[in-house]
Amino acid sequence: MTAPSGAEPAARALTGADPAGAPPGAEPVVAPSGRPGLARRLLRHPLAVGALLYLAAVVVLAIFAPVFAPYGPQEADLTRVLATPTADHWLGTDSLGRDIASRLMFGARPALTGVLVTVLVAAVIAIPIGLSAALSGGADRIVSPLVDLLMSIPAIVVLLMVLATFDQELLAAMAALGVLTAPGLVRVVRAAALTVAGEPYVAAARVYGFGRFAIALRHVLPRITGPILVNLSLVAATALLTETGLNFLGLGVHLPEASWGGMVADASAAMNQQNWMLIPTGAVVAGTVIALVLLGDGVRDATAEGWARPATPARSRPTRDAAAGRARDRRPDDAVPAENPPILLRVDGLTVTVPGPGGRPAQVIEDVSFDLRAGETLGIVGESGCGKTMTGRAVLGLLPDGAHITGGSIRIDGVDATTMGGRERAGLRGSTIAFVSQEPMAALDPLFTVGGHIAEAVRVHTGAGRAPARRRAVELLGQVRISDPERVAKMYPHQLSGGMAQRVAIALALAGGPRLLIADEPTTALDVTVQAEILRLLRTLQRETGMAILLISHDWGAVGELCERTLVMYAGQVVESGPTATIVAAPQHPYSEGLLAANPQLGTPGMPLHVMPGGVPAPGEWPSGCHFAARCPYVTDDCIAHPIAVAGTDDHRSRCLRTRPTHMIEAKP
Ligand SMILES: Nc1ncnc2c1ncn2[C@@H]1O[C@H](COP(=O)(O)OP(=O)(O)OP(=O)(O)O)[C@@H](O)[C@H]1O
Repeated sequence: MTAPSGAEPAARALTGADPAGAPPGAEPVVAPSGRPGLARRLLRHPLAVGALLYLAAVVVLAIFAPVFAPYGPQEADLTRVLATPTADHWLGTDSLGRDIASRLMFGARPALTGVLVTVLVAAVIAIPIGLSAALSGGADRIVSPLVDLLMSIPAIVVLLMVLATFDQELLAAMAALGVLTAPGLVRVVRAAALTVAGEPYVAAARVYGFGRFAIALRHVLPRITGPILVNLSLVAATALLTETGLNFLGLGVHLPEASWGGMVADASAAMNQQNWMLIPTGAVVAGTVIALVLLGDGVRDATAEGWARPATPARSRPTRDAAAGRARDRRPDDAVPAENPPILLRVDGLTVTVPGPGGRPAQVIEDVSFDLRAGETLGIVGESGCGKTMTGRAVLGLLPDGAHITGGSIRIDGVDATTMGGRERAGLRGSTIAFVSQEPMAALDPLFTVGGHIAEAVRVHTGAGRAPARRRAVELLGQVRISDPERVAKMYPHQLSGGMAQRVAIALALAGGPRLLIADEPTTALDVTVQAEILRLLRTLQRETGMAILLISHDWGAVGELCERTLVMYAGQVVESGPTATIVAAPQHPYSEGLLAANPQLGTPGMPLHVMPGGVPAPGEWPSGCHFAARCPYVTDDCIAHPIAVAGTDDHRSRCLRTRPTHMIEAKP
């Protein structure tokens, strides 16, 4: 493709700020600040520490009861019944003269075992089911009504039936209690996971090609451990009270074995003769319940502190003056693919529909067609709401909920991706097609170090072991020109600057060795100098790896910097396509003309910029003729009478009657 004379200077006027041919700048590294572990964070919560010490003491005394207890649990001394504390019996004796302290130690065993069984059963059932319900609409449709149904079952009736069936086997009852408390926990897990599943980094993990299981396990579960632990602590407290209650009723632990509930029952029976015995037995039960709840609260707070994202420093936004001051040369060999490389992506007549106002379907992109050859760079420009992102998401196979492809095809390596199953489509993400968004920081999981994040992606896509994946992660950080990649690999996302985060996101995108990178406004959130660096990096990577790039942008400067060819989109349609330099120098469509005239980088200093009147019509409100007619300075009756088809040469086409002698609709390519 040869641009007409004058096109190159025009394209150059749009491009970046840095000295010609300057090597890609390595991103400076800031000192990593360590993140204290959960144990250290927990130490900052004195109540939780106290609760932990108390529970640890109860567990140790229960396990080593035969060692620590001064008497056997059934060792009776009828000469010293209902005694108050003495040097021999620190907590006194019961109605058979048995040592209360010793029996409390032995009684802790069935209590703690019962609690453990209930908590384990509840967790094993509820966590996977709650996660599945949150991450899969299909599972949710089954799980939610089932949970409502199970929660209405009266627990005590079931427990009595279990005890009757299993010969008063306490552990069977405690396991049944776990099953009965699981639905409540499922609700908690589902609600917490739904919140996290909406986080950008979870959506990004899908883009990078992670499976549902990996996302649930690595990205969602760690973020919801707080609410899960709090609820498990409540389940444990309920289990302890239930176990005590059953033993109080004489169900469960067989007499004369020691149980906390049985001891409270003894104390109640002897209350008229001596009421001391209620104090140690009641205090142990109450203390353990309170400790469980306090520990749960402390762990939740410590976990939340662990993933709280510190405020990131505000970044300066690009200014018109700074953008206008940019000038750099584009080397002739940049981004030029080999002669006629194969077509990697062919989008043909793509139409996407969403539910519009009143539930009526509304098209958000219509009849979008373009080819992208291996190693080629293609830009999509247009105002906000023109359908650029929707086009990129359709190619990725990640349309938002409710949006559907209702026409056309997306051929990747000749295979129509619109007919692929979900799993096959997901297999393309990260390995064949990768994605970089405008919010790299939001796309990085705050719980993972940079190196851990990239290594995980390498493992998913290559099956490499931990150590080679880690080495490859460091290599990738070097490839995106981060100086001291070893050190950056150990940093957390919140420690990165905006430019570094975008480099990390690009390294993550490269982990699966993609052949197509979709970059959606990759420089929008960065300041001007960093924008230029990132664009230069993308250009360098494109040259080094030979991958194709689809750059979605509202910025002609970015497109001029990176893309050989450009699609101009307006109100869901491609209105012009051709070599970037040609479009910039001689736009065929009035929308491209207006968009370029409104570009600050092409303005004349001191002269007001051109402003296009009106705005982009919303989906569902597109006119039947030219979508741009209402804003077009050249509109004629013919423009609004008929849909306008794309026409032009193989190289340069537009959707405008002015570019051809008649309004006859010409065939699409
Ligand atoms: N989930 C959705 N449901 C319904 N309509 C949507 C949804 N997402 C986007 N749209 C609509 O689709 C149209 C195209 O949106 P899209 O995000 O592709 O535009 P864009 O050109 O990329 O704009 P921007 O630069 O602001 O991202 C817009 O009118 C938008 O309101």
